[in-house]
Amino acid sequence: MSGFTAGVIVFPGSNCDRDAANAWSELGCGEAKLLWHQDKDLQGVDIVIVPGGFSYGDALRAGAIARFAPIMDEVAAFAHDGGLVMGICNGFQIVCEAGLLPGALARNEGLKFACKHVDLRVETTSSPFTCTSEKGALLSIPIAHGEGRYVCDEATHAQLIAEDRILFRYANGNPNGAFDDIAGILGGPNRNVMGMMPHPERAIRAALGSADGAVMFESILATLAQAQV
Ligand SMILES: NC(=O)CC[C@H](N)C(=O)O
Repeated sequence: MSGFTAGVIVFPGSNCDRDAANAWSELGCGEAKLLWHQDKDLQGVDIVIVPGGFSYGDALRAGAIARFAPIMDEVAAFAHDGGLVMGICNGFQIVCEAGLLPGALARNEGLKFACKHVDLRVETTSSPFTCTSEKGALLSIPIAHGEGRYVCDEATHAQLIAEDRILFRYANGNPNGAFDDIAGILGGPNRNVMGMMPHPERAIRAALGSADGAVMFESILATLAQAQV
């Protein structure tokens, strides 16, 4: 299996960094490097994963402080150059706060932390993150968040739809009140940036309750392998 290197950003308060790194290597994608938030060098990685957690204790608003970390300038430059960036849960919050994806994540409807498996519907396979899945496929993936309610203005919503940039919607129930059931979106110059609230890295083998998250890592691997040809 050819190997690619994932850079997983670690902030004070990240708690899914090891899970993301493990998923990458366990699924045969290659090596994962943990990159400290104060670093200013992505060390030539092939993909950046901004993982879940409670960076800076979610003070002010989840992701609002992490976006100012020195490494985020490098992540932004990498994204603007077409590099793959995957924001998971707190990573989605951070990537939105950094302006790499539109909209924001607000407190869950009902103001309760939500922790369970949910069904996600794959809304597009035109992405480096879902290209080996099927449009309309349902994935069982866990969520664990208090600020997961995706919000955006009408113009942004219309643009997301017109450009086929809604990656996942919640199916069979909306756990947080997200606008239009949105669970994950795409952005970047080449659909190369994604953010999602559920945790695919926690759903990579049956013993974890679901292996449905693996298709995202397979898609990324296929995309990177294709780019290398
Ligand atoms: N697992 C996570 O990344 C969730 C934490 C997140 N900061 C929240 O909204 O609660």
